[in-house]
Amino acid sequence: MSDAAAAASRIAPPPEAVRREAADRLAGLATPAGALGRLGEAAVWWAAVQGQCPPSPPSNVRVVVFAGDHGVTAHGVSAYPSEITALMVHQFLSGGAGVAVLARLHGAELRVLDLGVDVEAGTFPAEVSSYKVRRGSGAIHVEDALTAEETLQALAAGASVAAEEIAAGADLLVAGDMGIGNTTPSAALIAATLGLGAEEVTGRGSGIDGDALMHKQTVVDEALVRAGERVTDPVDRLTALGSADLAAQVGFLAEAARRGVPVLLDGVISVACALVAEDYAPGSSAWFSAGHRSPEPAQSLALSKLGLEPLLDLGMRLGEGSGAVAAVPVVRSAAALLADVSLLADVLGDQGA
Ligand SMILES: O=C(O)c1ccc[n+]([C@@H]2O[C@H](COP(=O)([O-])O)[C@@H](O)[C@H]2O)c1
Ligand SMILES: Cc1cc2nc[nH]c2cc1C
Repeated sequence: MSDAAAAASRIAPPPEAVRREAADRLAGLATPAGALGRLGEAAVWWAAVQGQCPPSPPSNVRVVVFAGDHGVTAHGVSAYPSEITALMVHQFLSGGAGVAVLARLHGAELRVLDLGVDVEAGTFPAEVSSYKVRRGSGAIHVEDALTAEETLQALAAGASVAAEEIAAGADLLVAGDMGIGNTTPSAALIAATLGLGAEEVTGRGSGIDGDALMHKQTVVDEALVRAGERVTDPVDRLTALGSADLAAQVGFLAEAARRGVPVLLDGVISVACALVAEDYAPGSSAWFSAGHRSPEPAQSLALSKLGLEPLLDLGMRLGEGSGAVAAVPVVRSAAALLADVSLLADVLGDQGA
C-alpha cells in the first residue's frame, strides 16, 4: 500500500478539538491540578470519543462475549477441560456467569456468540450460533488455527456484530471472551505482534503452574516457530495463531473504531485482539480504553505498546469481559466529574463577589 493509501485507510481519530476542550475543562475544575488522576484521563478520553464536552455518562453499554474452543487445550495448557466452554455459554444465557452478574448490576446488555465452540449444531439457541465458523480451532503448535477463508469469515462476522450493536444504540462496547485454552493463542498473538519470546508472554491462565506452565511456554514457542514469517501480516497471524473467536473479536474491535464507537478492553484475550486490530486497522486503538490489568504478563506488554493504562488493577483473571464491565462505573464517574464539578474560576469569582 502507498503512504497515501495507508493514510486514507487509517481509522479517523476521535475529534482533537473536543479532546483539547476536555483537557482544558479538566485543568479548570475546582480540584487541585491532577487530583483526579486516571479518572481525569478517562474523562478526557470519554469526552473525545463521545464527541462532546462536557460529556454525558455512557447510557447504552453493550457487551458481546465471543466463545470458542482451542485445539491446544487437549495438549495440557489449561487447568480446565474444553467442556467448560459450552457449560459457561449456558451460564451466560441463564445469567449465572460472572460477567452476567456485573452486566445486570451496571445496566449493560449482554450477548454471547458461539464462533467456534466444540459442540454439535443445535446445542445453543439459533441466535447464539448464527455466526459460527467451525467446531474448535486448530492446535496452533501443530497446525493453523483456521483456514484463510475462515479467518476472513470470522473477521466479517465480528464486524457485522459491531454494526448490529451500534445500530441498537451502543455508546460504549465491551468485547469479552469465553474459551478454555484461549490464553495460549492470545499469548502467541501478542508475542508474534511484538516480536517477543514465549518466556516473556506465557502466563498461568486459569491456574496452571510448575511443569504445566513450562509446557505451555513450549507450546507457545512451537507455535511461533511453526508460524514463522507469516506472522508479519495480521490476517495471516490470526490464521496461524488465532482462532475463530479471537478473529471475530478483532473484526468487532476494528469495526467499532471505524464507526467511531468506543470500546472498553478486558484482559489478555481482549487486549491481544486489540493489538492485532491496531495492525489490521491502524488508528483503531484511539477508540479503546483499558478496563483493567490482568495478571497475565502478555496483557501488560500489549497495553504498554498500545499506550493504554488500565482503570482497575484488582488481580482479576476471569475474562468474559468482566474486568471491563467492572470498570464501567469508573467511566461513568469520570464523565460525571468532568461535566458537573464546578470550575475553579467560578468558585474564586463567587468568593470575590
Ligand atoms: O482475561 C484474562 O486476562 C484471563 C486470564 C486467565 C484466564 N482467563 C479466562 O480463562 C480461560 C482461559 O484460561 P486457560 O488457562 O484455559 O487458557 C478463558 O475462558 C478466559 O476467559 C482470562
Ligand atoms: C468456571 C470457569 C469460568 C470461566 N469464565 C471464563 N473463563 C472461565 C474458566 C472457567 C474454568
